[in-house]
Amino acid sequence: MAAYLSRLHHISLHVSNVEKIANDLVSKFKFNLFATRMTDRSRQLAFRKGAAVFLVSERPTRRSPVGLNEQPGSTHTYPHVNAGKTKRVDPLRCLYDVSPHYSVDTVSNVCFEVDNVERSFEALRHLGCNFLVPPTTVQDEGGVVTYSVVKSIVGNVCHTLIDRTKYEGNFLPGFDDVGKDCSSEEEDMSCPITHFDHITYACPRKTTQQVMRWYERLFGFQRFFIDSEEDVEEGFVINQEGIGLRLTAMEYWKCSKAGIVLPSVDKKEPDCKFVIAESLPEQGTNQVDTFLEEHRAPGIQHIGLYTKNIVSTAHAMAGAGVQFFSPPPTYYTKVGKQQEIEAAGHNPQMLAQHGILLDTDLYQDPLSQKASSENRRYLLQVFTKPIFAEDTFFLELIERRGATGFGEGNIKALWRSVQAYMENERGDCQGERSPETVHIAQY
Ligand SMILES: O=C(O)C(=O)Cc1ccc(O)cc1
Ligand SMILES: [Fe+2]
Repeated sequence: MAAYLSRLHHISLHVSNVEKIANDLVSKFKFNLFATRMTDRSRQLAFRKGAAVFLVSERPTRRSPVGLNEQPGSTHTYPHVNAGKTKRVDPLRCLYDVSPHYSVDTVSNVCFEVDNVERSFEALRHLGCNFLVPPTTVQDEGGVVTYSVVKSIVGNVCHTLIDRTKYEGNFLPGFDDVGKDCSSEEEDMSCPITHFDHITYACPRKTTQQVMRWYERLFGFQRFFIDSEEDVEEGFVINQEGIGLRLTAMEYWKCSKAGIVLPSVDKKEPDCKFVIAESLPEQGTNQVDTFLEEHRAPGIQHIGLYTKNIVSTAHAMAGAGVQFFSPPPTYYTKVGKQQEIEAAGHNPQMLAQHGILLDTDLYQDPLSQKASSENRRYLLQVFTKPIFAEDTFFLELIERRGATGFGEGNIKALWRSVQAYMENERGDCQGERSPETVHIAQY
C-alpha cells in the first residue's frame, strides 16, 4: 500500500551563500522570514508567502566540517531530538533534512505532511524505499513532531515526511520565531502569492516512466494529462523546429486536517502538481540538458508560484530587481494574440512589459455547444531567470483563470524564451569561460 500524503509542507533549498538567497527571497520575491535555527554548525531559515514555505539551509562547503549524516558511527546528543531505537542522525547539522555534500546550490527536498510517520515508514520500506533518516522525534515547548527522510529516484531529491499534528508552534521544533509574520497589507495586495502550484523535474531521456511509476506506487500519485491528445506512454511531446520536449505530469490530493472536517465538506482537493521534463534527442543544446549538466544530476528545475494577480506580482518583483525571461517581441503582435489577450481582460503592453504569456483553453462544457466566453479558461505564466550562480533552478509565476493544466502555446513560448537567453548568454560568454569552469556531466 502506498503512503498517502496529507499536503505539501515546505520545500528545502541548500545553498552556500545563505545571506544572498535570504535577501533575494525577502527583498525581491517578497517572502517573509518567520523562523530560524542558528547553531554554530548550521543555519536554517524559513520563509513564507501565503502557504508557500521555503526552508533555506546552509550547504556545507569543502572548507566547513564534514556533516555527520554522511559519517556512520558518529552520534550526537541533543536534548530535543530522539532518534530512539532507530539510527543516528546529526541534529546539529541539518534538522528535518539530510545535509548533502552537494557541489552546487540546489533545491533538493520536498517535505510532505503525513498522518503517521511510523506507518508511512513501514509501508514505504516494505515497497523497497531507501530511507536516509529513520523516524525521529523532535520536541520543544510547542509540542512534538516526528519526521523521516526518504530518498527519491530523481537525482538528489529527497522527501521529508512529517507529522506535525501534535505541534502548535509556528514552524517546527528547534526553530525560533522571528518577530511576527510581517508582510504589509499593501505588499500582499500587490504580490498575492498563495501557494506552490507545481514542481518541475529535469530528468534524463527515457527516465520519465520510471519516475512516474515510483511516485504512483509509493505515494499514490496519479497521472495528470497535459493535453487531451497526449499519449499514455509518450507523455506530451513537442518536437518541432527548436523545441524538443517531453512533459508528463502527476498530481495527488490533499487530505483534510484530521478531526476538524465534516464528511460533507471533505472534498478532494488537488495539491501541488509534479511535472517531469525530458529533452528529445537531436535538438541541440537545451534547457533540460543544461540543467542536468550544471546541476550534475536530475532534480528540481523550477517551481511555479501561484499568484492571484500575475501582472501586479511581476511588476512588484521586477521593480525589486527580479529578472524575467521574455518571449520574442513578435509574440505579442502575432495575428490574433492581441485580441486574445484583450478578450481575457488584459492589456498586451502590460503583459509584454514583463514577458507574461497567456494561453486560452477553449473548454467545451459538455452541457453547452457554443464556445462562448464563459467557457474560455486562461493561463498566465512567466519564468524568472535562474536564481543561483549556475543555469539551474528558477521560479515561475502562474495565474490560473479556470485553466488547470499547462497550455501548449505557453510551453512553447516559455521554452523559446529560455532558449533565446541561453543562446545569448552562451554567445556572450564564448571565450570568457576558462576550461576549468566548463561543467562535465556526471550523472
Ligand atoms: O509550463 C510549465 O510551467 C512547465 O513547467 C513546462 C515546462 C517544463 C520545462 C521547461 O524547460 C519548460 C516548460
Ligand atoms: Fe512550470
